[in-house]
Amino acid sequence: ASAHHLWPEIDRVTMEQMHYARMSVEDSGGVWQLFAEEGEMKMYRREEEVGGMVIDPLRACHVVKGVTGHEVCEYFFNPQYRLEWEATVETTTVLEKIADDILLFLQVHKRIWPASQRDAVFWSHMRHVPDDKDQDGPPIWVVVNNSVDIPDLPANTGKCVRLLLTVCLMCQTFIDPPKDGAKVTRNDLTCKITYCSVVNPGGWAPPAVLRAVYKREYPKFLKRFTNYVIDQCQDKPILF
Ligand SMILES: CCCCCc1ccc(-c2ccc(S(=O)(=O)CCO)cc2)cc1/C=C\c1ccccn1
Repeated sequence: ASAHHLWPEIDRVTMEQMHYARMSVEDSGGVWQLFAEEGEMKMYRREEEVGGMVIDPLRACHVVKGVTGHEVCEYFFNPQYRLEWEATVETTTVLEKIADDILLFLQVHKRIWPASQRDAVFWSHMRHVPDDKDQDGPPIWVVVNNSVDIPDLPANTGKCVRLLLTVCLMCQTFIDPPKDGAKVTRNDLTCKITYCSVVNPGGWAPPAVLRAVYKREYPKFLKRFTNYVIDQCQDKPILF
């Protein structure tokens, strides 16, 4: 992958996003506005507009029992599962396999009335790094999705408006050591998920419509995804 012309950007953005996601876990105060809360899932946003367009940064924190961060990232990254949990995507295509853990996607999202349909072209990179708060514990797993311009697929030529996104799914895994050296089971696993996203919807969409879409869709999206992972993993061996 290091030979690919996108590698320097992929490496830089991935590390930046991971740092941003980890910092945001600490700063529970500040300008984040809690807009949805369901059980362990808390969703925050900041109201920001650029050129009259809503690009509200979003941050979600969720705690899920019974799965590892590696499993959560695998189901988020791997295109073969995408349409099983992503209800807003009409088609997803892998344009290029840059490496085993770096894919280039074209995604067409379902049209959300009254706005026009969106598509997105982005690289997706899955990576794990040691948890510097617990060096000999499980590593931190992350998937970063970041829009990229590719000449072969110029924006806004077809029916779709090209949306721009930067998304980071970061997972920390915690294992409660079972008594007297017993085997770790799924009951001993806790996964702390931080999902950060900044989406520029591309062409203009009414701010009220966009904010309503995000308020409705994002909680559904994260709940549906995490429930899917729990369901897929429950009778499979643990992937640490
Ligand atoms: C008027 C509509 C404008 C477009 C709305 C929109 C923007 C962004 C995105 C989106 C959401 C998650 C990702 S991802 O996390 O990278 C996973 C890969 O699919 C990428 C894109 C979708 C949607 C459309 C609906 C919508 C809005 C929230 C949540 C879910 N769907």
